[in-house]
Formats: sequence, C-alpha cells, structure tokens
Amino acid sequence: MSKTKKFKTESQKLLHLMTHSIYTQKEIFLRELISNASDAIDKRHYMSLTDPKVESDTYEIWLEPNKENRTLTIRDNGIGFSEEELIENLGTIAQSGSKQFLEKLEKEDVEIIGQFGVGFYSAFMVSDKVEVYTKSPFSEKGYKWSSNGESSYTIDETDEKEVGTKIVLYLHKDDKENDEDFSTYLETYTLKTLIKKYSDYVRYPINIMVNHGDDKKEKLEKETLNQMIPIWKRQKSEITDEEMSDFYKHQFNDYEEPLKVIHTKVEGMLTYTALLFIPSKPAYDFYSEKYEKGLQLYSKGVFIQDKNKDLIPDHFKFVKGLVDSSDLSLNISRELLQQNRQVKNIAAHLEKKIKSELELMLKNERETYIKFYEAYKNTLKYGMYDQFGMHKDILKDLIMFKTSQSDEYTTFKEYLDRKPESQKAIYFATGKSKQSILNLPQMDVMKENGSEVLLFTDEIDEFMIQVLNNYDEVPFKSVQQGEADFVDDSKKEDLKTKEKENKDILKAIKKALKDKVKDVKLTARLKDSPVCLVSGEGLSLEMEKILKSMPNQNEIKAERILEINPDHDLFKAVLSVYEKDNAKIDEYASLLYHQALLMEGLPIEDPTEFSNNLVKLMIDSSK
Ligand SMILES: Nc1ncnc2c1ncn2[C@@H]1O[C@H](COP(=O)(O)OP(=O)(O)OP(=O)(O)O)[C@@H](O)[C@H]1O
Repeated sequence: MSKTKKFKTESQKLLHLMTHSIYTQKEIFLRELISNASDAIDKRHYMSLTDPKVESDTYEIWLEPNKENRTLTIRDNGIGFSEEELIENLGTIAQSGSKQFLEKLEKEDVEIIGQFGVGFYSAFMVSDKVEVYTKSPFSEKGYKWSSNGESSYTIDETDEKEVGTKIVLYLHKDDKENDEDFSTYLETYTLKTLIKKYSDYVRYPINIMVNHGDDKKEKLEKETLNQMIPIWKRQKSEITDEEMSDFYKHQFNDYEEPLKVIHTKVEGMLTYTALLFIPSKPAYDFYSEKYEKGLQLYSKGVFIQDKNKDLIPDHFKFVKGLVDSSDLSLNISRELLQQNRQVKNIAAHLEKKIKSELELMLKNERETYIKFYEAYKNTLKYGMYDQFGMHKDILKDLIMFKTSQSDEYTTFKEYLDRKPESQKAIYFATGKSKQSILNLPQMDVMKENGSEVLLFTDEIDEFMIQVLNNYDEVPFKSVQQGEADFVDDSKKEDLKTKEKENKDILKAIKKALKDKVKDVKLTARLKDSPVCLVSGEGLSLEMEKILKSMPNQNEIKAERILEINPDHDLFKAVLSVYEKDNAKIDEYASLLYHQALLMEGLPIEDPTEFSNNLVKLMIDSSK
C-alpha cells in the first residue's frame, strides 16, 4: 500500500528552490548523490565491523544512464534506508549544511548554491521525478520513495533483498531556449568529466558500463571513473588550492575558503596523515552548546568515525579536518577508541602542530593571524583559563591585546620588548571598550607617565590573567587594583606625608562609610579625577560585575578601597567643610563614595540617600 506524506515546510522551501532554480551549475547534483552514496557505504562498512546484523560486501557505486527512458540511476551498496529513515532523512532537512544554506539564502542570492552541501534535494534541479529504491540491513522489507519535488512524496514497500540504495532520476526535457541540456547527463563522456572534477577522491569505485564494441556488436565493459586516492594521501605539491578548498567546503559544509590548511604526514613510531582546516569564520553554531568539536577518523583510508572528540583539545575546537592512521585497528569500538594510546599520541602531536602553525602565521602572516584571532580569541582565552591554567603554556603566545597607545594588537612578548626597563609589571585595565578604559580615573597617572596599558575588554580577560599570573616572570598588574606602586618614588614619599597630615579626616570618612569600604586612602594615581574606587588584590570590581550576573552569585563582593586625590579642589573643599563642621562629613563621605561607584559603572547602593545628599548640598550651597 502506497503512503503519501507531505514534506516539512523547510524541505518544501528548499525543494521549491531546487525545482525553480535558475542556477547554472546544476551538475553538482551528481557530486551530492555520489557523496551520499560514499557516506552510506562508509556507514555500512563501519557497522559491519561491530554489528553482526550487517554484512560487508564488495563496495561499489554504479552510474547507469538509460537514454531510452531518459533516466540516470546512481546505485550503491551502502547502509540503505529503513522506512523511518526515509521519512526522517528525505522528508525533513535535518542536516546542518542544508539548514545553514536556507538561512544564508534568506539574506543572499541563489548563486551560492554550489558552495553548499545542499544534498539529496539537488537531484530535483535536473529531474522531474526522483525514485529511491532502498533496503536497510535492519528492516525486513525494502522501500520505494518517490516524488516530483512538489509538496509530497510516496512510500511503497518492495521485495528488494540486496542491501543498498538506487536513486533513479527522470531527467528534465532539454530546454534549448534557456540553453539547458539535461540529456548530457546520459552521456558517458559527461559523467566521466564530472566524476573527475568532483568525485575523483571518493574511496569506493564509481563504475559505469562502457560500450567498447562497434555499431554491429555491443561490447560492454566495466570502467572505474575515479582514482580513489583520498586527497590527503596525495602529494601536497600536486594538490591545487582550488581542489583543497573544494574538498574542504564540501566535506565540512562551509561556503567560504578555509583560513588555513594544515596538511601533515608523520611516519615512525606513530604513522598518520592529518588534514586540518581552520574555517575563516566560526561555524554558525560554534558558540552554542550544540557545536560538536572533533576530527574525522580514518584507518588506511577507511572511515571509522565522524567526530572524534579526543583528537582535538577544547582550546582548538574550531579546527575541522581528519586524521588517517594505519596504526589504528579497523574493528576497534568507539569506547576503546577513547582509551586508545595511539589516538592520545596523535592528539598530542596535533596540538603541538596546530600551535606551531599558528605561531608561524602570527610571525609571517600577521594580517591572516589577526583575522583568525578576531574569530577565535575567546576560545583561546577560555582555553588558558580552563582547568586552572593547565594549557596556559601552549596558548600564552597566541594571545594578543590592543593597548592604550595603539589600535594594533600586541602579544605579551612584544609588550615586554617595548616596555621601559624600570617598569616592573605588565599593566592592564578592564572596561567595556577602549574609550571607557581611557576615561577611567585610574588611567590618569598612566597617561601622565606615558605607560602602555593592555586593554581588557572581554569578560574572560581578567579571569584568564589571574590564571596566567605572570609572563616570563613579569607579573601582571591592574591599574584599578591594589597598591599604586607604579607611581614614582618622590610621589610616594609626598603621599605618605599627606596621609599623616590628613589622618583624621580619612578616619572620619571611613567611619562614615562603615563596612561599605575596606579602607579610605589618599592616592597618587589620580590627576584630574577627585576620587576612584579600587579593589584589593584578588577579586576585582570588574570580575564582581561578571560573577554577579551569573545565577546564585549575589553574595560575591570585591574589596572596595576609596581613594581620594589630595591635590584635587574637591578634597580641599571637603577638608574645609570638615574643619568647620565635622558633623557634615557623613553626607560628604557618602557622596564621594557614590560618585566613585558611578564612575566605576557599579550600581548605586542607596539611590535615595545619594539623591537626598545631593539635594541638600545644592540647597546649602545657594544659602
Ligand atoms: N545513498 C544513500 N544511502 C543511505 N542513506 C542516504 C543516502 N543518501 C542520503 N542518505 C541519508 O539521507 C540524509 C540526507 O541526505 P542529504 O544529502 O540531504 O544531506 P547530507 O548529505 O546528510 O548533508 P549535507 O548534504 O547537508 O552535507 C543523509 O544524512 C543520509 O542519512
């Protein structure tokens, strides 16, 4: 009995596009169907090693053009489809590539079709009708799926016994007016050319029967159209950039060129080939929980696993690619793979390799590195912070910051090479943007001294630096935290004297502020600003803000120290008020504190008190 079902909405959209496509490169349908066939064989082969229900076979893909019926058949003996799989895989778009394509299409034009793995539906670019005959080793029955690419498809049971899939394309009529020649896909010559162009590296033979006879007597012989050498097994020098980039785009569902290709062959104790890519932009789901890192794993050219997570550390999770090793046994189970020593060793090699390639890029192709860095800096920074800094030595030379003195990025090493001998720390300041950092009162003295300050504008920055602690034994020092030991010695002396002279008022302010602050001090770090808040060592005010935005972290509080600029007119004014009427100090202390909070971008703790004090001050000053 025939069942008719409707395509899901997204599928209908994609199908509509395919059937009405004015896109010229329709030939890519063959690449898509062959790639699906090859994946299906990979799956069958892998399952045959671990599941007794699945028998292995001599794997082949066949092309069968039939001029009389105007059909082109693509046949494989891969894993096939069960009925549910037909509905799931051909009735909906579950695949990332196609989804991404549709999203992109909403914004851009149709010409990008060829750059996506649009998959099975591309068959409708060249066909009026598509039939899929299939049998899975997991179902008793075979099935026939059929559709003309409009709103629905039908599924029928068949008596097929052989495991695999046969896709029959009923090719469109030629359309001379629009220069559309669909008959060409029935010609052996065209098929040969297309296989060479798109599918030469497919690891299973793609066969066709060719007539080597003459007009009188047909003599059909099997011909294999592809070389079957995976691209990563070929000599680097023989692979063109275009071939490599095509392979990447198709294999890893990207429509942009990779930013970097790392092709490495290792022989000796450990033998493997790795072909790694850094995508130009993070994958669309890179920052979501759904993103799965991992490399494809092959053993002697035979596919084992799609995303082996153990091959790539989290801090390089943006790397896509594959590893082919002859040291891995084919029938190893996934659980065993996890503990496999070879996999661990390969992963360790790859981590070093990626690191050294990135360092080379930073040295020799700075512009490309900056592109890379802007795309993935957070991943590198989290990598430093993660696991108490376990990977900091691998990552610390890949990190860069802009500085108070330059819009160019600088590495820690470059910063140290530039800094004056007398400077004993690497200065940094934290804020939302360069401008907000430059406006910080605590930057006064830095500007005055001409000291270069790293600008920490990402939330992770301070957390990461706490873990790193120092670079080449030079400590990091926040200009917003702890002692202002960066001011020069004469100023320090001067300050000591002033603190002694103003002991009483400082005590009074501290008393007025009670437990709001840990201390009230005079400071030499301010020039134009009257007050600032700094934190003690440890948790900074910026970190407090970040932590407070997380659930259940309301109790977290950085130590607050109110610092007052003794040379500012405001301090002089407060002093004279104190001398005249020391009872007024409570209101002034509160105002100073709230002002410092505001400048720090922290919420006012008691807005009513702040407002009342301000009003009172304004009225008093008019009397
Ligand atoms: N010849 C086949 N044999 C068995 N299963 C197949 C075959 N062709 C397609 N499939 C199944 O149908 C699914 C959908 O195929 P489709 O080509 O639309 O997407 P895809 O190849 O998975 O992803 P994409 O094309 O986006 O990279 C595949 O994931 C696979 O599970």
